[in-house]
Amino acid sequence: MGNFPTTVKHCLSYEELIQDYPWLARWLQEEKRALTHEYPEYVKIVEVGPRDGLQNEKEMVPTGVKIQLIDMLSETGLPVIEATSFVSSKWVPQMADHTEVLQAIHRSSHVRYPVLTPNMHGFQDAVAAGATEVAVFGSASETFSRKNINCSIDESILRFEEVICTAKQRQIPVRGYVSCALGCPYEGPIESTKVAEVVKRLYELGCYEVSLGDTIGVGTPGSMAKMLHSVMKEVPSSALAVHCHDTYGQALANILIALQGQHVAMPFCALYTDSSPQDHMSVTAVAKRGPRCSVMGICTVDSSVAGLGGCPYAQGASGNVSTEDVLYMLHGMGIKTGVDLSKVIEAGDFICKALNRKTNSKVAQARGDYSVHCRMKKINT
Ligand SMILES: CC(C)(COP(=O)([O-])OP(=O)([O-])OC[C@H]1O[C@@H](n2cnc3c(N)ncnc32)[C@H](O)[C@@H]1OP(=O)([O-])[O-])[C@@H](O)C(=O)NCCC(=O)NCCSC(=O)C[C@@](C)(O)CC(=O)[O-]
Repeated sequence: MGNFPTTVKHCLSYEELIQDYPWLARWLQEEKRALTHEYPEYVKIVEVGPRDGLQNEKEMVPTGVKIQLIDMLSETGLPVIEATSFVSSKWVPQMADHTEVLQAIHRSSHVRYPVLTPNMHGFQDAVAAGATEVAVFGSASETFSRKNINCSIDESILRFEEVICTAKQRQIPVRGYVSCALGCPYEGPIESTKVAEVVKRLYELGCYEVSLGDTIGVGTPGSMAKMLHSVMKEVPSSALAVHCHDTYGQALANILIALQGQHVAMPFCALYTDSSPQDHMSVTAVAKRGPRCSVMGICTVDSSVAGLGGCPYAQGASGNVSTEDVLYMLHGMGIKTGVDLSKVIEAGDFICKALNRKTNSKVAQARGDYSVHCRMKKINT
């Protein structure tokens, strides 16, 4: 940065910048680089509401309500709906009706319905009930692993290995989860290298995709970026998903960071009014070196209708990011999902009425206010 002159030009828009600095426009074109981040054209939404959203409900949700919720979600264009989990009913009573749910839903040929299976017992029950895709769930935190699935990380990997090998023989795809990727309710911050290690182990065992769980929603765009950098040294972004809870209101920002593709760090602060060709060279060098350069480009996002959710073994964790809010953001950015937002809002409305609670989705709340506002306007005009 030694050559840079000292006067900083503030608040330039992109258009002003390329007008003032024609070399910059040329450079961007030549190098096929953009001033903005790149985002995927399509994002796959994995709807986890019927499982993650409902597993923590204190009152038993009637099986018929769960089935109707999944059936409504199946009509929305969602490609994946996590239907239930085959865990011990002593541990998670809310999921005790897994077999009835899985057998009664109307499966759409366009939708996949994975179920959670922590061990061979769960896997066998799931397959007997007609599961065609399963998910194993581990943790980057030793304590959380013991609290959640009653075994150490190493023991869990041995259990998953058995599940994954058997699933492979039956051509059943297996998804993986790594909880506490951005913090643990018992241990606090978790080293991103530890997260990367567990993700790598699941991926190498044969999980086609590993979802990174911010189980208690403590992550920020900064910690998300740091963790993803570590993980992506081991596993390609195409095999990763993000699973954000919204406890601290950071979920959408964290998702956005995960989706960002090639980002050329244009050093706006390093563009100076009396810029000379030498400065140009230095600016280019800085941009090429890319001190803030990131390549995430993840294109799978887990979310929950109406923002329902929480983990029974993560006290204080609030719901998952709501599917409605994620869709609104993605569609607003021109990113395709194939999902009909209005239909998801309807499904959210249905489950919120059944649970006698207000939606956690800002978009659903705003839509409600908006339609009331429109109706009122009609009445008043
Ligand atoms: C994993 C276990 C089953 C181990 O449970 P355990 O007690 O250690 O198991 P065990 O092998 O010692 O067996 C004890 C009893 O459980 C039975 N058993 C054994 N396995 C099963 C099974 N699969 N289904 C039904 N029953 C089972 C087994 O047959 C035996 O029955 P008994 O002889 O006493 O009558 C237990 O700890 C458990 O069910 N934990 C619940 C975990 C859970 O569902 N957590 C919430 C989901 S994870 C999550 O939400 C995070 C995530 C994925 O969303 C991502 C994120 O946000 O980070």
